Amino acid sequence: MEITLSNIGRRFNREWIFRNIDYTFKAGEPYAILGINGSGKSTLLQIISGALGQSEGKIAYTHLQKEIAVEAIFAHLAIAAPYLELIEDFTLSEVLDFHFRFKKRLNNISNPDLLALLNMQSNANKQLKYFSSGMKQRVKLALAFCSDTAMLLLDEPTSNLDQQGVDWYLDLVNTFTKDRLVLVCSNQSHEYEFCPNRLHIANYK
Ligand SMILES: Nc1ncnc2c1ncn2[C@@H]1O[C@H](COP(=O)(O)OP(=O)(O)OP(=O)(O)O)[C@@H](O)[C@H]1O
Repeated sequence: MEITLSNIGRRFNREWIFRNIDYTFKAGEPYAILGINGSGKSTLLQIISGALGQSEGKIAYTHLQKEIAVEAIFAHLAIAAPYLELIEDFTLSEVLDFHFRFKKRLNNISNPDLLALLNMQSNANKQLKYFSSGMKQRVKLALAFCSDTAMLLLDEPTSNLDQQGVDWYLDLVNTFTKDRLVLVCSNQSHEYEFCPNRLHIANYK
């Protein structure tokens, strides 16, 4: 998977959030998208995911030597972000079943293996609305990391996680990101220290 941004800019009403982003993301090496609160990290991630249009410029996706239209890119990505909510009335088992009706399981990981990965075997039949914020964040991360997609998009991946949760997230990074294109939006160094490539939104104001 390769994504090329050419002269990408986005404005809301008359305010430009960023402009003139020329950048290429390639699978295999993780990338961090960095900037202060409100700088436009999530906006850029949503443009890359195809959920939001850019105001100017072009974005091109190539996977296995084939160009992919932005309308079809959702099939190639998994995303965990604070603004993407889980279905709270579902039990954890139902959330897993529902998610994997739409995404392929990475390495055919089973529900029992996912519950073990989450250390939530005893919560399998509990509705998500009774989960703590940190537990929900772990579920979001497990679903994204364990989906068999070429692209893995993570926005503030350790929000609501305690130190144990942060270590668990870093274990997921080591185990489930091989050969994938990983993008992390963050302003906390422990979330993106493993990313050698860094795009600073402040450079595109
Ligand atoms: N739908 C919208 N309409 C108008 N302005 C918006 C909209 N969405 C985002 N913005 C503005 O765009 C700017 C960038 O927001 P964005 O959420 O991308 O920042 P961020 O870097 O992800 O912030 P944070 O670190 O707080 O998550 C902010 O000034 C925000 O108010």
